[in-house]
Amino acid sequence: MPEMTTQPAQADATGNDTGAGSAGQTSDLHVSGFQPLISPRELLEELPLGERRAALVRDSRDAVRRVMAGEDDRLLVVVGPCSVHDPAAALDYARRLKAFADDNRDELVVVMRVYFEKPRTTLGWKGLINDPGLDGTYDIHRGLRTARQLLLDILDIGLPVGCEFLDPTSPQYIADTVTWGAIGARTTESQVHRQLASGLSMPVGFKNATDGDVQVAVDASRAARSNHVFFGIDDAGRAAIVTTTGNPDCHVILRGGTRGPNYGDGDVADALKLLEKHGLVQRLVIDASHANSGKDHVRQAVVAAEVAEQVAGGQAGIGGVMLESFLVPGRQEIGPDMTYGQSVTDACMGWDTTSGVLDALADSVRERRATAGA
Ligand SMILES: O=C[C@H](O)[C@H](O)COP(=O)(O)O
Ligand SMILES: C=C(OP(=O)(O)O)C(=O)O
Repeated sequence: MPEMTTQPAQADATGNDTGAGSAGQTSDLHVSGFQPLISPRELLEELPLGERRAALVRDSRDAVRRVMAGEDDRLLVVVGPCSVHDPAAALDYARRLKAFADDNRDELVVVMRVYFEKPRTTLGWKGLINDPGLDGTYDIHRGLRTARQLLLDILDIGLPVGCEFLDPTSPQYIADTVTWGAIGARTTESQVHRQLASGLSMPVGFKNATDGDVQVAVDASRAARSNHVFFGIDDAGRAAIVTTTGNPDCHVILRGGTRGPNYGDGDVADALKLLEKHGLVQRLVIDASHANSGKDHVRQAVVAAEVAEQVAGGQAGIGGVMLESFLVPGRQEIGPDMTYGQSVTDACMGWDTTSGVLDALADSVRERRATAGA
């Protein structure tokens, strides 16, 4: 695949090529180049999923679907770094998490958060696919290959993965490996992302809006259940009209907002009522991070403990919990001499705190069962 950069086409009002910068040009005024991109099919052939990994993806998607439909009383736990910037550290984390997931498989469905695309409030590093060098070189081909290889390696460890889908084109390159997908707070209201979710093959969670509005996430779940026709690309990378049949496995994620956190029992009850009003399954995921923790990784453990209390008390509407966690607590700026296993985006809980939180969540499921059986 040639890595040639081409200039945007230049044409005058009669359609004649006039060369870059001519008067009369009305499009691509702020575009400085196009590069051919590897097609999804080429990447999937280069790094195939294979039947053994596909079986894990299928089985774990079904487990998540059953949990979020209320057919399985375990708790979905989506846990891992805010973003992946170092595949070696992500694999190190995955090995630890796998051992924990196995020990608690009767209580928890553990999905590793493996996020490659970061929606920024204003500007910042946009994730490993966009800029794998973390240095503004934007080697997207390397990013796609590194991301896909890491997803395959984590599946080889035996852990299912969860990703946020941000770019409407990128899922074609990785979605076959993904068990659970998220649409973020900044894009839940976007029709483009709702359409995208309507065609995804895995359960998808929609975050509430950054201002805390839960209705947009309910609306998104409803919209994504429906069929849609929209612009996209096919597996050969050609521009295509995409027709979807709708994704029945969508749910809401409470992540708090500018008005404050929304993980308390009153907030959960309100959100469940909203789901009921719209004929949706009364089951949701609570994100212990973001505006629910005020982005304070120490607070995350407190939030998770309060959520565990609700579960233990018999709240059947809580189907899952999201945690931002990495090997080393906190966060760091991108630069020379970075700390191994520490987040470069939002601050994360360290592994020691995480294992305690996961233990408490597993206990809460046992207590919920006891409460339900009493
Ligand atoms: O989870 C990640 C961040 O909260 C999100 O990408 C926004 O980050 P920013 O406000 O630092 O840009
Ligand atoms: C960006 C994220 O969250 P939110 O959309 O809730 O800000 C995230 O989970 O990485």
